[in-house]
Amino acid sequence: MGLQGQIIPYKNGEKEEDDDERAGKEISPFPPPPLHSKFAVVGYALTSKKIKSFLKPKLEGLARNKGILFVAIDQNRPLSDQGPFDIVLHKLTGKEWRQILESACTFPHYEPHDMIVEDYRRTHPEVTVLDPPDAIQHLHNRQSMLQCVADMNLSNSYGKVGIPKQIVIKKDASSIPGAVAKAGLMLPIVAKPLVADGSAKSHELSLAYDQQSLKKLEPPLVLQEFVNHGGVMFKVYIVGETIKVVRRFSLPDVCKRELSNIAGVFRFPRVSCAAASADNADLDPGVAELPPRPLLEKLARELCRRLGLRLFNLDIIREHGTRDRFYVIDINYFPGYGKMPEYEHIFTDFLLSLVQNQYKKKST
Ligand SMILES: Nc1ncnc2c1ncn2[C@@H]1O[C@H](COP(=O)(O)OP(=O)(O)OP(=O)(O)O)[C@@H](O)[C@H]1O
Ligand SMILES: O=P(O)(O)O[C@H]1[C@H](O)[C@@H](O)[C@H](OP(=O)(O)O)[C@@H](OP(=O)(O)O)[C@H]1O
Ligand SMILES: [Mg+2]
Ligand SMILES: [Mg+2]
Repeated sequence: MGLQGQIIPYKNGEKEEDDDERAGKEISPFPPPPLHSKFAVVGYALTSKKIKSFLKPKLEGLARNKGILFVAIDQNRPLSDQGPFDIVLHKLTGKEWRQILESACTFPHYEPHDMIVEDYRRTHPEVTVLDPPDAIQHLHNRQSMLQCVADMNLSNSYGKVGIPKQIVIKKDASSIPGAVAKAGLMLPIVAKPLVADGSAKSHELSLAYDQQSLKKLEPPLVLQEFVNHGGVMFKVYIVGETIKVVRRFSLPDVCKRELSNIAGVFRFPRVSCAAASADNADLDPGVAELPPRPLLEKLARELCRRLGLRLFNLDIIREHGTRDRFYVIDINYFPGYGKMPEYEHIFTDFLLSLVQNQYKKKST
């Protein structure tokens, strides 16, 4: 996509044509970015699914009014020949990767996506790359993803945050019952594909009710103790220093009686991913109460630092029957921000703050 044809000069305070009234009226708390084109240019390499859910007209409209332009990165051309960008936003999944790999046969200078981005980071230190590929890679494995939370051992007067007891099974399904018994994992057990690369397969989870059925699972897997949490979970979205928490429906508790009566392995759908929020549902207050804000702030800040990421969300549950015992069960890079309340405002302010910081650095 040619950049020149896309640039519309920033009109200070003047209302742009917009499909959303609120976006049109938005006045940015930041001055227009003092850059080459008067626009902060954000290059993006995202899947078509992500473009649809994230880069909605309201976001683009609001961004334009704040002096931010989103430009698609052409994945078949060197990044250095494109832009110039102030920020690069990227997330590609297993599927898109495969497509690039297949088409790579016709491109002799093909390099994998994250090598290209890593190279670009080195040669263009003035550009903010959201986020570093190796830091993102850390979340592509469900074992390493939660290691930071375990290492943090967060416990204070607001509560205690840990991860469910879990083991990794790399191969040989017949070894699973023995491995589970040896590690002392209690049933039922959630089986999750070890790789979490955003592909549909990586979201195919199942719940195993008895020891023998564990042999039916297909490694490589992470096996995690199922923690009863009253059928409600919390998604904590992080955009730089801003955090937003939403309540979502989750899997119902499994009681002892059910456990002794049911055997087998059951696939379950992406229940917590549904856009329907549990915010207005009539729920037991002890289950529905959001985790304490100071606890989440500490957790999010520390995770940003340890993971080296600025764009992610985490799924956290409260052990049913407790007030302050929490478990992080999942962390996702560049999640479905389209479902986060006010994401357009939060995201555009975040991008502007990055550009302002770059500008300050350059002028000192
Ligand atoms: N250890 C656990 N104990 C209880 N429930 C769990 C546990 N792990 C997962 N779940 C339930 O299964 C759902 C899916 O698990 P998880 O979030 O790990 O999968 P995912 O495919 O990575 O999801 P996402 O769409 O958020 O990326 C959770 O939202 C929660 O409802
Ligand atoms: O925002 P939450 O409810 O957590 O759900 C997200 C998943 O966690 C992400 O993994 C999805 O993104 P990918 O399909 O790019 O992995 C993401 O896809 P989306 O951005 O197309 O909505 C969401 O499904
Ligand atoms: Mg999840
Ligand atoms: Mg996930």
